[in-house]
Amino acid sequence: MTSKNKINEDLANERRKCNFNIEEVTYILDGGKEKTLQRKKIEDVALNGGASVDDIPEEYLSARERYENAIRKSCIYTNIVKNEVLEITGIENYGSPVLRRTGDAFFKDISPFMLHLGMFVPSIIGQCTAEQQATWLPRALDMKIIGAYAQTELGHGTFIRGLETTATYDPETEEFVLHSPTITSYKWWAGGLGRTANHCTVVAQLYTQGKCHGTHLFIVQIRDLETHMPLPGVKVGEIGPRMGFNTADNGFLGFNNYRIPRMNMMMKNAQVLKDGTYVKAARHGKLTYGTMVFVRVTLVGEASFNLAKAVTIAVRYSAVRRQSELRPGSIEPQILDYPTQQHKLFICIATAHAFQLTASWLWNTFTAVQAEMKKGNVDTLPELHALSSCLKALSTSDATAYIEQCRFACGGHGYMLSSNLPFLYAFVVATRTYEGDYTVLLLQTARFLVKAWEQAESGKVVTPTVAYLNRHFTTNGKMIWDNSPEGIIRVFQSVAAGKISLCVRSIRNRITSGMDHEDAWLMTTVQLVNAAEAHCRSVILHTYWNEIVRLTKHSSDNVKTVLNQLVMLYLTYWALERTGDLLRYSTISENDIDLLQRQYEELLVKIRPNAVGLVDAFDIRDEILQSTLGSYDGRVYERLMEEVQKNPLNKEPVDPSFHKYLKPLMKSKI
Ligand SMILES: CCCCCCCCCC/C=C\CCCCCC(=O)SCCNC(=O)CCNC(=O)[C@H](O)C(C)(C)COP(=O)(O)OP(=O)(O)OC[C@H]1O[C@@H](n2cnc3c(N)ncnc32)[C@H](O)[C@@H]1OP(=O)(O)O
Ligand SMILES: Cc1cc2nc3c(=O)[nH]c(=O)nc-3n(C[C@H](O)[C@H](O)[C@H](O)COP(=O)(O)OP(=O)(O)OC[C@H]3O[C@@H](n4cnc5c(N)ncnc54)[C@H](O)[C@@H]3O)c2cc1C
Repeated sequence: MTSKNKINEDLANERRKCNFNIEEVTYILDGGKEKTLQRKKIEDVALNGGASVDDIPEEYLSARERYENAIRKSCIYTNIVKNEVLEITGIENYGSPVLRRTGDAFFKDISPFMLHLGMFVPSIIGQCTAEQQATWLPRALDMKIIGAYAQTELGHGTFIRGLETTATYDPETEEFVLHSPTITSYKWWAGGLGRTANHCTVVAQLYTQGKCHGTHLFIVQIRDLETHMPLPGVKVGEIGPRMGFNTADNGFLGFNNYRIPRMNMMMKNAQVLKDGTYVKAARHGKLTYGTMVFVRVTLVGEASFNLAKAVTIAVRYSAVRRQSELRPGSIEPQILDYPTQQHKLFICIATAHAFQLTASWLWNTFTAVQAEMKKGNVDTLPELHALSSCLKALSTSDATAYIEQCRFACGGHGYMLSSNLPFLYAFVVATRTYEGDYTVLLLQTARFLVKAWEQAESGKVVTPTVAYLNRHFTTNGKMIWDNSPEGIIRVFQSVAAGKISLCVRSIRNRITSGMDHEDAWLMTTVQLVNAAEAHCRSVILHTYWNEIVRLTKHSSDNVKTVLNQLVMLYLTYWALERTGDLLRYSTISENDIDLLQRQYEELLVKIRPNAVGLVDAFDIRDEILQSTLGSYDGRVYERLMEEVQKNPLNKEPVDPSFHKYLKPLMKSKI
């Protein structure tokens, strides 16, 4: 074995200690053995040509070079996908999470094509008629046209109804006239729009026959396909440096009475006929928001995957890193042996599991709702919207906090860009804002919860995710504390019910004392966000536990044990985080809290020997991790030194600035 492929001895020891079958856990997380094998096959095809094709790491490049390099790699990756991977997966899997995952081997930051695949293509699939899909989809999938999703404007992101771009129908020419009437109506932020896209989905206020019908979606060509020049009437560019996303060429876009054919309105849910007659969406007023719901659903899996990457890096590094001494003269311990380090990291492993299983469950819910909607039934849409909103909010917010925790857990080296942790953080922190801000989405869930509360109060049976509200009206007093998993989940549901109840009471009291409904709601929004968070927490706890029980039914004993330890750690961790709520809404005592604390500390000890095995089970290839600290072989210090060799600043022993500036300064007299 050469030193290049030698495994660090501490990491090798950790793997010898691991007492469960790692592959079995990988299969569970991937959704079955077949899916794992398929993923591995795709990764082999996509990555074996050597994915990270950068001679100089992208962080050393200028903005121009970085963008060009990102386009170069996007094209390499797209060709691999088109020519080799889709042979295995079929075209319908173009945007699958596996391809998303494999793509990370090519980019530390973001591919300028991400929004094309993540939102432009889904908007064609979700918002176009079959005839329109036949026109646009094959060209988009084949990258003959490249798109972005331009919804947000300088003046409005959250409040979609406030968007100002107009699309006015002209029956004479059977065209829509797109116009940006104010500076605040300029589209702002759309990924891939600034330099890359030649088309985009534009969200604009639809006017026809002198009447505004609210926001609708349009497919708009913005650049010439041969010259890539912006078309007359289109003003487009890049918005400038930002925190992360620097290779995504986020753009701005304005229109000056720019005409597009009538059939470029996405007409699955509402139509404008040739004569200008508006035909309203028959089924539900918010179906034009469908692409956002789809992306929110996928973002829960994104949160899980990125957290899995961060904790893989931090746990492997913590097994390799030795620091301090416990007793004078004793060998320095691996930092993973410190309970405080375990406290930082094991919750991240458990959270990645919780989010992965919740993401799969949410995806199944999403596809079931889609199937119902195809039959014309939209009854389950409000629950899906409430669920996808709060799960997107919480998973992205928790993942952000825990990825930062993983970075802190790596000390100084966690700040190195080559660790990949700063990139992961910058990518994930944005997910808390884009596709619906954290607070705004929790308030959407709160609307649903208050309505569900009112239904339960009037004796109606409510939908499964809020069924605990029916129980709330049949039990008296505080929920009896019970330290079993089911008991902890029940208490969390009682906390949610209690908080929703307080919100309803506050709103009613405020109305009774003279406020109108809007003000009463507004004054209660701090509590409403809190209640929605509690509801979502209970959904995650419940789903994680249920899924582990279901998925480990036929697992080997050791896999069952370690996955149970993790889910118990998760439940105990959150119980301890929320002792205030538990004291308020359940019969938990001081003594019970002491027991919970002890249980938590014992779980850290039990999980410790399997920690490296657990992160190995995420099965994230080194090319995808792209981390000096987290590679499978644990050659942390060697990789940090190798990376230094790539630093252009080290190319010459003396920097030209010495002669230009430093030396004159040193020679100058005071
Ligand atoms: C290589 C392979 C790649 C594969 C790709 C996979 C990658 C995946 C990862 C990343 C992918 C993409 C990256 C994405 C980048 C970012 C892109 C963006 O950010 S795009 C812009 C997103 N913008 C937003 O999310 C805006 C947020 N705002 C809103 O959603 C809405 O305005 C609002 C919901 C906050 C309010 O809307 P409004 O119309 O004002 O509605 P009301 O509040 O009045 O509610 C009325 C009523 O409607 C219900 N409602 C609202 N929204 C929905 C919905 N979506 N579905 C169903 N129902 C909805 C709401 O609950 C109310 O109901 P009531 O019954 O009246 O209570
Ligand atoms: C990296 C990145 C990529 C993006 N990509 C795209 C893209 O491809 N396409 C696209 O169209 N957009 C994109 N966006 C825009 C993104 O969707 C919006 O920024 C996001 O939806 C938040 O809207 P906003 O910026 O208007 O925030 P604001 O709504 O102005 O939020 C500012 C503050 O106000 C609060 N607030 C706002 N409304 C309310 C309310 N009703 N109640 C209580 N509090 C409220 C928020 O909680 C927040 O604290 C991107 C953004 C980022 C950061």
